[in-house]
This record gives sequence, C-alpha cells and structure tokens, in this order.
Amino acid sequence: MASLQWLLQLSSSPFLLFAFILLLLKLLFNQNSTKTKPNLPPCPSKLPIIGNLHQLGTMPHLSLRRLSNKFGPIIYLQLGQIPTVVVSSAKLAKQVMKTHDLALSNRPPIFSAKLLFYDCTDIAFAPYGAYWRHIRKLCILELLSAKRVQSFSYVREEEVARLVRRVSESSYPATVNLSKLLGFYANDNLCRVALGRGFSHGRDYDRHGFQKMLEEYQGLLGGFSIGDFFPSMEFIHSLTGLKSKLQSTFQRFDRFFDEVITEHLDPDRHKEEHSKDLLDVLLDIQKSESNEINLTMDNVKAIMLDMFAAGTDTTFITLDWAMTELIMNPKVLETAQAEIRKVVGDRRVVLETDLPHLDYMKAVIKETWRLHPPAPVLLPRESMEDVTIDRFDIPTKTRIFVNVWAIGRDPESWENPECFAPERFVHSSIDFKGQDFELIPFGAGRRSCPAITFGTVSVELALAQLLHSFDWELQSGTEAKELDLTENFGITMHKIAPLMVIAKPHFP
Ligand code: HEM
Repeated sequence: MASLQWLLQLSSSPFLLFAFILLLLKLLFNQNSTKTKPNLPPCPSKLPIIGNLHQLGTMPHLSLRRLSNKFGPIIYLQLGQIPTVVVSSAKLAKQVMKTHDLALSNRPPIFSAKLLFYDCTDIAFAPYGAYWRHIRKLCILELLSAKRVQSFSYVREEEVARLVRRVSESSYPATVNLSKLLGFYANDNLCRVALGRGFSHGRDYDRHGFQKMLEEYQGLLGGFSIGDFFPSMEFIHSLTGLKSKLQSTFQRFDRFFDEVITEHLDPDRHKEEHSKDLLDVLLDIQKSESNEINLTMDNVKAIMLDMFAAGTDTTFITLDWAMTELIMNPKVLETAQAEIRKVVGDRRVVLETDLPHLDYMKAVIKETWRLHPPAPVLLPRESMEDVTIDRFDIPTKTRIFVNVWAIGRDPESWENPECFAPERFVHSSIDFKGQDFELIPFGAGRRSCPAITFGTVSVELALAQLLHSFDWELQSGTEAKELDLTENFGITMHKIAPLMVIAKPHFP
C-alpha cells in the first residue's frame, strides 16, 4: 500500500517521475554492465606492464601455436598496450574473415609502418574506409585484373628466360646460389611491370643496392618490434635506434621513386597503350580529371611501395621453399618433372598456356603454401566494433592475428600435417582462393591479397620452367636433412641460409 502511495506521488510530479526513470535506467545500465563484462577468450598469465609480450619470443608464429595448443584455438593476449586476439583454426579463421569480415576489416596503426610508408596512404596499411576502398578498387581494376596480368605475360616469359640463363651460367657441375637468383627474378618481374624495367643487373643494382634496400625494409616491417606495442611511448623507437633506421630506409625508397617518376614524366618518353607499366597508369590517372579521389604524388609512391613490400618477397619465398622441399623430397621432384616434361615435350620454353595442364605441380605449390605461408600470421586486422567469435567477446579496437602457419599444420584439418605430400591435393577440391579456410596463404575476405592472379602465375611459370630445364641435386656430401631451414621472422618470413644446389641442364 505504501509503495502504491509513493507511485501516486511520483505521477503527480513530472520532475520526480523523470528523476525516477533516470534512476531506473542507471540501475538497469549498471546491472547490464556487470552482466556484459566481456567474456574474453582464454588468456595465459600476464606480467605487469608488458602483459604477455615475454611469451612471443623471436618466432611469434611458433610461440603462438604453443599457446594455442595449451589454451585453445582462440586466445587473448595483452601485448604491451595492445589487446590482441590470435586465432589458430580454420573454423575460427572463417569467422574472422567471412562472418565478421567487415567488422574486422580495419588495419591497426602500426608505428613502424607509419614511418616506412607514406603515412599509411598505401593499400596494405590504410585503415578501412572510403580511401582504402577507392585505392584498392583502382589497383584491382587498372593494375591487377586478370586482363592486365595477362597483358604482362611477355615480361614473365622474358624474366623466366633470364632466370634460366643465369642458372645455366653457373657452369654445371658447380653449385649455384638459387635463392639469390630467385630473388632477382621476383624483383625484376615486379619492377618491369611496376616501373618499366628491372634493377637487378648492371649499374642499377649497385647504385640502388636494390636487393639490400628491400631486405632491410622487410626486416623493419615486422610489426613485432617492441615500440609497436607501446604506441603512447614513441620514444622507445628512438631508444632502440629503430626510428632512425626506418627513416633512412624510407628516404632511400623515396629518392629512388623520385628518380623513376622523373624518368616517367620525361615528355620524350613514349609508351604504347598496351605496354604501359603500373607507374604510367597511375600517372595517367593522376592527370585525368574524372577522378573520385585526387591522387597525390605521395599516393602514387605509396602504391608503388606497397607493390614492392607485398609483391616481391612473397613470390621469392614461395619459389625458394618450393625448390627446397622438392630437393628434400626427390620422389615428389621426379613426379613433378615427369608431368611437366610430358606436357611440354621437347619444346624448351614453358608457355603460360601449359600451366592449366600441370595439376601435380600446382599441388606442389599448394603444399608449399600450406607448410610455408609467406606471411605466417597475415597482416594484422583490428575490430571496428564489438563482435562475438565462438562465444567469446572481442571488444572494439582489438588487434587480430590469424596464425595461418599454425592452421596449415593443424591435425584437425590435415592428416600427417608435418609431412610434405602434394598428393593430398590431387583429388581434393581445396584451393587457396580464400574459400577454404584451412589453406589461406593470400588471406581471405575484404583484406585478402588483391594480386592473387599475378602472384600465382609468376610462381607457376618460374617453377615449371626450372623443373623442365634442369635436373636438381645437392652438392656431393650434403644430405637433405643437413640443410639449414632456419627462418627469419617478419611480416613475411624467409629462410636465412640460401639454397645452394647443382643444376644439370636437361637439354644438351
Ligand atoms: C605468392 C605471392 C603472394 C602471396 C602469398 C601474398 C600474400 C598476401 C597476404 C597473406 C596478404 C595479407 C592478407 C590479409 O591480411 O588477409 C597480402 C596482402 C596484399 N598483397 Fe599479396 N601476396 C602475394 C603477391 C602479391 C603481389 C605480387 C602483390 C602486388 C603486385 C601483392 C599485393 C598485396 C597488397 C597490396 C596487399 C594488401 C591488401 C589490403 O590490405 O587491402 N601481393 N598478400
């Protein structure tokens, strides 16, 4: 009865009623906020300030897999100041890159990327938004579409021929540093498409120290350097010396791009429409007025830099690992060579039209990507809103890594996962195009690699030709199991020791 009276009193005074509703809302909100305390994924024990950083080690993909084996396929880590979720199963990768693809499409601001790139005006590190969508669409339509990729088949054929010449010059039975030559191929193939000429030979190579510049660059872009985990303490980068290294590498690239752009702007330079390189196309777009977004010269340079950062190392790593695995698995090598020699016959040059008939070789490449994905934890994503994955809450602004390296070796998805066996793909529909989440070397969803066609055909043609033109063996006295397979962790990960092999010409 008393409570009824109280209610009557309330209804007679609008002010009191308003205050009462506010109080109720507050109570309700408080109740909800205790109820909705996020149900985070399992988290290994943390230390003050650094959180879980000490558990990353020098090979984060390996440490993260060990933690996943212990705590489950989704784990929550506090990496310095950065809340991070790591996903290590195909099922959960699908949730990240398909179910919640849009909500998880941002790229986090990584300090080293900010200094190495043009203030994140590039594709790979641009935050999700109108600018990123525009640049990505432009690159895919103008530069990386199947039609454009096809129009550059002559560049690949010439560069593969140059690779074969370089291997032949090793004068059998001497050993050849195959890794170095594969690096030249990957760079020149991209440079010719992007900038109209290669830089691996003659004066250019020494003048620009191109290979070295790229190596430095890849090393710096790990995104796993200590300062990247304490964004509010930028001075750490100065203390570790990283800042000055980043700035000097960036300046070298910038000077290099200035030179090449000046060459391209020379009024005497004439290019047929069909043979325009990527820089020609970008400069044309910049001049045309019908542009949705005004492309600045920094934007143009940023796109070029992206192509180098994303395109050369990944192609090189795939070829380097494919050849290493083949040499360590002679039966697989023999089967792949038998297939190619049957399809191509006595013709010395492999053509791109031969590639659709090389099913076993394609299985070799898939198997290489399963065990050695060039970007072992992809590029980081960041949640733009709260999402739920596998009943766990992922709050806004959490960094997400997908451990593709661990997924490729997950016994839930693969039989004998540590064994190099391309046969597993021969009668399987599993592909690497971003639909089968147990094999995602190019990522998947909105943020997947836009150059999947370019990357794949560049790898396939070079590998097919190397297997067709030469018989391969290790130098006498070296056994496959003695090869040093140690890797260098970075945003892309490659073997440290070069592959030294003997290439016996197949054709007299
Ligand atoms: C074997 C070759 C290649 C592999 C395995 C590869 C792999 C990848 C991976 C894993 C990502 C990150 C995807 C994600 O975070 O979900 C990526 C992104 C990217 N790749 Fe590739 N890539 C290759 C070749 C290339 C080439 C040749 C180019 C350029 C010519 C290129 C340009 C890019 C760009 C621009 C991005 C950033 C996409 C974005 O964030 O929107 N890639 N690539």
